[in-house]
Amino acid sequence: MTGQSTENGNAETTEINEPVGPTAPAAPIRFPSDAELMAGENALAGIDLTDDGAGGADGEGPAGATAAAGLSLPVRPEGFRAGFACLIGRPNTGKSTLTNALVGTKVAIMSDRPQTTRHNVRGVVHREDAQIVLVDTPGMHRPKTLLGKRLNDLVRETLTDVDVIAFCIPADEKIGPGDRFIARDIAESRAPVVAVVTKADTVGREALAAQLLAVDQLGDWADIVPVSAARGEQIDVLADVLAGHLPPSPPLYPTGEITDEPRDLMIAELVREAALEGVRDELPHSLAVIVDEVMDPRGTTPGSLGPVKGAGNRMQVRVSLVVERDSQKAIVIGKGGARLKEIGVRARRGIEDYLRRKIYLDLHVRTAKDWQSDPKALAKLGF
Ligand SMILES: Nc1nc2c(ncn2[C@@H]2O[C@H](COP(=O)(O)OP(=O)(O)OP(=O)(O)O)[C@@H](O)[C@H]2O)c(=O)[nH]1
Repeated sequence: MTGQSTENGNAETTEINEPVGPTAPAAPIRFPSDAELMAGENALAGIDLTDDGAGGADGEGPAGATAAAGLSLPVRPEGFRAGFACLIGRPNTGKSTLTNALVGTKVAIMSDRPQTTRHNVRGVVHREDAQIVLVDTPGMHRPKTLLGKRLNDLVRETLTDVDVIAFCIPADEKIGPGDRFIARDIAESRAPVVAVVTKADTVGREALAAQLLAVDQLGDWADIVPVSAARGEQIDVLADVLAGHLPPSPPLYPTGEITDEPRDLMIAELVREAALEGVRDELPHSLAVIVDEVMDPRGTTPGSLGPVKGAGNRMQVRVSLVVERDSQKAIVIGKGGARLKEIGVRARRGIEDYLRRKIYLDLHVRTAKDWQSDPKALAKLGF
């Protein structure tokens, strides 16, 4: 059974004693060449910090060879690099948006609320010289519930297994205890860490320069890269830098593969995104989505409840929305079922786009009290 959930409570962290002392030599800050800079009002342009050239940090240039397209696992072109990169950072720091910008398609749920990414969502960045397998993680934070703790464990597990870590810190927020908590944690990791100053479009040049310096003081980074995923600025530079930290390796994924996230997780994310639309304040983080069944009438599904009358040849998708309280159930369902209907329409559109075929979507709302702190309920939901 597939399930997902969110962290309860907000992202506020209790004050943690640090701080990190002044660090050794500044990490190279990666800026685009003049040609790459976008015209017009660009916060990234014109900052007086010089670049030593975009590209791999270890001095080995890209081979310029082309990954053999069309083969299931292409042969390794000369100088090719491939490996795993993990985006980490406080909630709401732009990790999902950046993943999508790097991969070039929507793979992770986006939200203006913290804590919406609960799974390691992978996207594969295909380049001529490298293949970067991106692992997007849940926001790291001080755990308040059992779920929070398990999410952190998940992040740590991920960190032991990647080739490079991209630590996301937004340009428009002062570095706080949450960032320091993560900085300290990742200092122990084997992998090189690239500090990424996200949302660079939200501040002016001076503020961006100040943030870059503050980030530099925060830890020992292999590189520092300011980006704006919203405007698509510096995304290639970041991909260059990340690729430079990957080991020489043949491609790990067939060319063209965008995400290997299981289909059901993606369906659950789309339903969840639709369910939160417009009621994020009332339903903050107590909503879990479980895909109970996906049935293709053209094939046979063992244990299936059977085809739904009138669904025709459409794929049948049964999903449960699980909330903690009856009052939340009422919010999800709405007057006379109006909201649930809206959720269904929105979610169905998203799922049909994703599956590229018509579906029949069946949504159920149930209450499971305090599931976020109940180990049995969590296990049922897939945590
Ligand atoms: N202006 C601007 N906004 C951005 C940028 N990147 C992300 N955002 C916004 O910041 C908010 C959070 O972005 P997400 O990508 O969901 O952040 P996240 O770190 O994945 O969040 P969690 O899933 O909660 O960990 C959203 O409202 C985005 O639209 C950017 O480059 N510029």
